Amino acid sequence: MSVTTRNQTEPPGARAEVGTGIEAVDLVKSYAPPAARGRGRNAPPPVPALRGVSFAAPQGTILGLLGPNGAGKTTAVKILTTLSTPDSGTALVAGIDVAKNPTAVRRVIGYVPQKPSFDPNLTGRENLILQARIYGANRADAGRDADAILARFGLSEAAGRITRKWSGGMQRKLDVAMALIHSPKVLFLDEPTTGLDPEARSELWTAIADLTRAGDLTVLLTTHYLEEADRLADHLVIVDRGTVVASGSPEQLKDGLAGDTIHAGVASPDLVESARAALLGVDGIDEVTVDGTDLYARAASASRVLAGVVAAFEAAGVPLATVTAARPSLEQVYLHHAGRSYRSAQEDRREEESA
Ligand SMILES: Nc1ncnc2c1ncn2[C@@H]1O[C@H](COP(=O)(O)OP(=O)(O)OP(=O)(O)O)[C@@H](O)[C@H]1O
Repeated sequence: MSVTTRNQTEPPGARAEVGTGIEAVDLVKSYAPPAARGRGRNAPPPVPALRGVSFAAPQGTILGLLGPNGAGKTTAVKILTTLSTPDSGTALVAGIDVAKNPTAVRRVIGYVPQKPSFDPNLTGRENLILQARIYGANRADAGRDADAILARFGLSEAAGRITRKWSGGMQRKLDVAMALIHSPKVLFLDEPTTGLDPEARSELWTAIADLTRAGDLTVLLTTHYLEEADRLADHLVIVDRGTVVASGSPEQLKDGLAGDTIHAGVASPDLVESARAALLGVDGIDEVTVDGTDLYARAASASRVLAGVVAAFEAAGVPLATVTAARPSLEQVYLHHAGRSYRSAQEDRREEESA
């Protein structure tokens, strides 16, 4: 596979300024290998999850941590929420060092893990009251706060029903509401819309987008959905195999890729090299990335080169299975920086997991 030059839009080690909601500097974390697989010389090496990851989010913004499965997103969130410690590196949440003062950090954060955290046998209101009481609210305040947050998330009507009977989308909103009941300064959402249908996902996106509009809440959202990251994040950090491959606002990242992408597909791997040579021979194409039997070329203007691409394939005797042109999207940003398409990164991961 040929890999395009990596060109980060921001130095990942850039220090944050005053008013920072989250700051992670050079986080490194490996997990012990599964004990059963071997000991001594035959023991497998540790599993690297983060290999020096840095990012920062100004207070009152949404930071998106985007990456395929296994990229290291949950590990970063676990460190920032004090559930795990890094092997090295530092992390500040609302200005507090997570390693030096984890108790203070826990007081100012809300955390929505991937798995639901509410009691399915209680009503929505009961769950929220219980949560508020855990954080020290008296009975009256807990009831008032629960009602206010139920209304804010459009859950007032369902408030008195057992949550086990709620829809997936409503349950997910309740998870977020519970994490917000004590008015945290920083909210962590770990893949909040995984498993939701498109309608419920879109509704939750609106609710999340509204969160930071009202005040100075900082949100860190992990996701493997490109569209979710594009729509919600003020600032995006793209991670792959435990490293930051690019960061910036979604617009900055897309604008950083001037021009268009031409996607040319061939039917079999033995045609790829000739296809690559054909593409590189077209006037106006200056960069080609290969991902399996898909080739992606960058050009200042697709309309000027498309006819040339078709002619070059014909002249080389390489049948084109597909050819399309597209404006830069986060898919192209990922491809450009990680050297493989987002789809194939997800597939690689699934294969690693089943091996
Ligand atoms: N408790 C653990 N023990 C061993 N390895 C782990 C553990 N947790 C995570 N890993 C490994 O660390 C790497 C990063 O995992 P992590 O869960 O942080 O990624 P992720 O980007 O959140 O992925 P996902 O979207 O699947 O949750 C992966 O290779 C994963 O298999």
